[in-house]
Amino acid sequence: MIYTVTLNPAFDKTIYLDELIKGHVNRSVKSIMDIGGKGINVSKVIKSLGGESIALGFIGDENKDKFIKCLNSMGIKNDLVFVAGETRTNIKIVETKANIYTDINQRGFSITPEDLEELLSKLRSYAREGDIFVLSGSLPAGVDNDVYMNLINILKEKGAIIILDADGEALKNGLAAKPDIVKPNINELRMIYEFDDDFNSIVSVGREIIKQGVKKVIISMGNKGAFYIIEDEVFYAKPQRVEVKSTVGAGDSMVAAISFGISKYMEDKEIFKLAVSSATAAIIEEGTKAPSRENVDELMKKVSIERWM
Ligand SMILES: Nc1ncnc2c1ncn2[C@@H]1O[C@H](COP(=O)(O)OP(=O)(O)O)[C@@H](O)[C@H]1O
Ligand SMILES: O=P(O)(O)OC[C@H]1O[C@](O)(COP(=O)(O)O)[C@@H](O)[C@@H]1O
Repeated sequence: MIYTVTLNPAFDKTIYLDELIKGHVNRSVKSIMDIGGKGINVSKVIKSLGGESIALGFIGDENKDKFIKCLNSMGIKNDLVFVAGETRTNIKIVETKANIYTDINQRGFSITPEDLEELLSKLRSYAREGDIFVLSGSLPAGVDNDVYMNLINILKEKGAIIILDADGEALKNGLAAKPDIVKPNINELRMIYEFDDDFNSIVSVGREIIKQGVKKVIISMGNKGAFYIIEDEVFYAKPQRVEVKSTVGAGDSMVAAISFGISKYMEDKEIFKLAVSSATAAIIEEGTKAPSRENVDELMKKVSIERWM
């Protein structure tokens, strides 16, 4: 089974404007509300690809009904820990004239030690050898930045496969516990490593992470494509040209495709093709909508993957 763990879920409100003029009253052209947060998006995309997952993590007591209703209507199994307060709303601004995408992500609710213990005991009781756990997103207040490290240690003891998608100290500490797979974007990588802009320097950082004991590293680079780095092979995927409606959730779609691909015992190169196609299919959807399987399959036929080394 694939489990997604979202410590800090969110409602994503995507606001479309011609242009954002700072310090002025701006009128939106339209706005869209979706449930999101990194792990939740991963569960949405797994569903769309034809897979199953169970969404774990926290949810704010005050507005949980709307969130869980959405998950249920999408057919996504969930077992979330209810915490005091409200699940955050993140604002995504799309300026359509110049194709500028701006995210304003809020901090979110606060977690108590009891909340965390409740989640840990759920994880301990679910995890079985060979299960896939996706740990992703920012940390709510009240959670130490070594939380992913602790979760990885617990889940590894159970023999689970772990995919980590985090940033800053949470990623740095998480890497120390050697998750099986990590998917940093270029900015997340820059928060913890210094490197030049050229592709070889980026690949070197990925290979350094592999040397530290991580099995697969996917470095996503937005409109510059992505690298898939495994022990002795590196693949590069060129970005696919599409009409971009919202870049939110592109990375989560990659993570979803990777976990889905592993659960179906797909070959590495096929997994990477699916990951890039899923991410591209996500950016042609408005708001934080999961890509359609049909679009993913169409893009799979055209995706160009080359061996980098
Ligand atoms: N503007 C774009 N044009 C083409 N492909 C894109 C674009 N933005 C993202 N992608 C695809 O989605 C993948 C993930 O996007 P990225 O922005 O790096 O992730 P994240 O959402 O984690 O920041 C990229 O590696 C690329 O394949
Ligand atoms: O937990 P964080 O880092 O604040 O990110 C949460 C945001 O990330 C998203 O999951 C999108 O992530 P990606 O664009 O990186 O795939 C949004 O749905 C959500 O608002």
